Amino acid sequence: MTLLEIKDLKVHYPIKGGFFNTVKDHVKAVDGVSIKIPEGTTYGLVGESGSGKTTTGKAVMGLNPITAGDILFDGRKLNASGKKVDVRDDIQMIFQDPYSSLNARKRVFDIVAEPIRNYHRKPKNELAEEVLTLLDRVGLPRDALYKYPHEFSGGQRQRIGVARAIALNPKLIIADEPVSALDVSVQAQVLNFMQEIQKDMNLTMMFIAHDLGVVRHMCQHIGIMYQGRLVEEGTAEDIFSNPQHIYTKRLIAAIPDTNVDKIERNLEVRQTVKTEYDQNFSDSLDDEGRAFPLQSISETHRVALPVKG
Ligand SMILES: Nc1ncnc2c1ncn2[C@@H]1O[C@H](COP(=O)(O)OP(=O)(O)OP(=O)(O)O)[C@@H](O)[C@H]1O
Repeated sequence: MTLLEIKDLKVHYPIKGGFFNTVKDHVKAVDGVSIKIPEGTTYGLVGESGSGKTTTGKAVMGLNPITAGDILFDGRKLNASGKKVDVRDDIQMIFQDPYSSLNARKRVFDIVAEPIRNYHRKPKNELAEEVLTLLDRVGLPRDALYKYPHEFSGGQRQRIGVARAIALNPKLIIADEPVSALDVSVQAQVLNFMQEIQKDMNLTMMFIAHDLGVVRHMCQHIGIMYQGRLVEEGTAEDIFSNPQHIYTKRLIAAIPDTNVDKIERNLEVRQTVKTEYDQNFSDSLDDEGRAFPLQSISETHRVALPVKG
């Protein structure tokens, strides 16, 4: 069953200017993206900085205005006009930066208990028990309860963020680059425990990343975003063993060597793709060596494989 369906989503931001501050143009942050995420699976949304991943995630959370398209959660339209569908406890977000996303002046107990307090009245001892269970679940010691965020490492802080996100037993989690601010050495640990939690709680997850290597083992399906569009989509296996789009090949070629062990079974494919990319396309990088021009992506390269399962 599909839990989240995004249909032809467009989020365009007006660019204003001139003496009268009139709308001159639009940034097409997301421009016609359609995604289906089956219940209990993880979908990796991957692309370089500015490709529209966060805007897509925020649109699902209701944090961004939508220009066009629909978002359906469990068959219910979230952006319907009139009576709002209340899914605040069903959809939660985990943010990129565990240093700034937690309130530095609050103790872990209050940070994790906050969403529960907002929804349910509970005696303090019951609440403390619930928070302790959550800390246990994310692998934090009991004495974390009365400490402040600065007393934890980056990986531990991200665990606090996850405890807070799962406090209300959500169905869907939008994880926006949850490990990219962490040391490579702790990235794998955090990814592993997030995967365990996803399986234990049968969570549905949209996992946003710029590094394809990071999502390799997390996700059943992967969508590749480039300049506001989904340029390729498929199972994780398809994407790694038979990438179709030149931009997907570029992302595979760009996987940092430190993350290569995560795709060990595809080392050979990666090497072939990397060589092919270096020989044929690396010249098309722009002056900053960042992105190749969109016109170099021919329509014939663009594939949108249907999501299986
Ligand atoms: N509030 C806004 N107003 C105007 N433009 C915006 C706004 N938010 C995002 N954008 C633009 O939309 C585009 C997509 O941004 P978005 O943050 O979704 O990309 P991203 O793929 O998540 O990048 P990153 O990995 O750096 O977070 C970018 O060009 C960005 O500058």
